[in-house]
Amino acid sequence: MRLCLYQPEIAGNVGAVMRLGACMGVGIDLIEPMGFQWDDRRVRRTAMDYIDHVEIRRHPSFESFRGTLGGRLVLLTTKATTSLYDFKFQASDTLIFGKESAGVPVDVASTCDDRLKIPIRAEVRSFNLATSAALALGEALRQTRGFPE
Ligand SMILES: C[S@@+](CC[C@H](N)C(=O)[O-])C[C@H]1O[C@@H](n2cnc3c(N)ncnc32)[C@H](O)[C@@H]1O
Repeated sequence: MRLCLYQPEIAGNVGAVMRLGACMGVGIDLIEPMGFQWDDRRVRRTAMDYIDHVEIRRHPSFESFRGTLGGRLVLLTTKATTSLYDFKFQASDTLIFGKESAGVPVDVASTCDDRLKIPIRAEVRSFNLATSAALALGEALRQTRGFPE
């Protein structure tokens, strides 16, 4: 299992997802460009020393990232019709999340193997990026028995 962030814009969200990856033993793919400098202090402030316990791969484009994948690419998007909780995850899946302002472009969404939503109330629009990553990863690891011992 891996997590991928598509062109994230907010350094604190990336730091929070890096900390999530460190805690769960899950690597992180970051697709550039990002909305901040990689050495932005806000990344380290959120990730703290957990930053040294997570494997990070940075990719210059979605296309170069896509070419590295062996398993399925599973998109989390508010526009999906399939619920995360009706989906059968595999340990080799990579979960990809869109940018904070606009998600992922249509061409990126269409190249993903599956598209899933996390059910939310009709009155609201979406979760925070890091919150959605935690919810989706939690369910994926639960199903695949991938939690750390
Ligand atoms: C702040 S949201 C982006 C909202 C953006 N306006 C959109 O329509 O995609 C950032 C990312 O978190 C994930 N996300 C947030 N809420 C979600 C939900 N209810 N279901 C699935 N993914 C969600 C998606 O990957 C989304 O691209």
